[in-house]
Amino acid sequence: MNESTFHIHQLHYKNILSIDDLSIPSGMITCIIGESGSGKTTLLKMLNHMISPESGDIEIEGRSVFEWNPVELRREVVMMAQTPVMFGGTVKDNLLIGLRFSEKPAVTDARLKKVLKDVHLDKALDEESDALSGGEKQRVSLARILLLDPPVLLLDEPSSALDEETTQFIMKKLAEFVKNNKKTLVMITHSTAVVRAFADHIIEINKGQVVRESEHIEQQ
Ligand SMILES: Nc1ncnc2c1ncn2[C@@H]1O[C@H](COP(=O)(O)OP(=O)(O)OP(=O)(O)O)[C@@H](O)[C@H]1O
Repeated sequence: MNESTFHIHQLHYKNILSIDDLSIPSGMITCIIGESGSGKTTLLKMLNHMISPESGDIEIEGRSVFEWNPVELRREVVMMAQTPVMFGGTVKDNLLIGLRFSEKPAVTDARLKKVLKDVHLDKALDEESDALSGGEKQRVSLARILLLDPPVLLLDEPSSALDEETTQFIMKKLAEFVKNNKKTLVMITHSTAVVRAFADHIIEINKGQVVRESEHIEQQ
């Protein structure tokens, strides 16, 4: 197996999560699965220190989560929440705002159009974002993260509002992006089809504990 981006040791958080030892590999897609309320989102939020462990530690690229500068960490590890965050204004405004917060240079309209294609969103850059559907907002959020181009992406149910065909299209693009650029992608999903087709590594959580960890499901 590849080296790990995350190492979790003796992690405990309220009565929500309790994980003795868990590694998340670099340069591939890890899917976190498990029943609703099992602690998946809480775990994801811990991976970029939006929530702090009560005890135990998470090493991120070999350094304790407590040692990372928060701004530096959020540039390295970017999370997309379950509910898309929109800022008003146009689609273009919403795409560029992430780059502005991260102090990265703005990009050309051609680049923005390309990223909209990658997330299968056929909308003009000057379209008002308020008028977008839930699934379209989800894709704008994803495109915003792709533009940031972070080494590690955490996606909380990125395809929950998308139909099967759109999900497959976007997942293929994401998988290419991960493989071609050696990114680490950790995503929560309830879609068995996504896990079967795209997971390199699977972590199943139940009642706050890791109950199964495996390589790609078809290799079992
Ligand atoms: N800040 C918090 N304080 C107390 N309890 C919380 C907090 N955040 C989440 N919980 C509880 O912890 C449990 C796990 O929540 P979490 O959102 O991590 O589950 P999940 O597996 O992501 O669920 P879903 O698949 O429905 O999104 C739930 O019972 C939830 O109500």
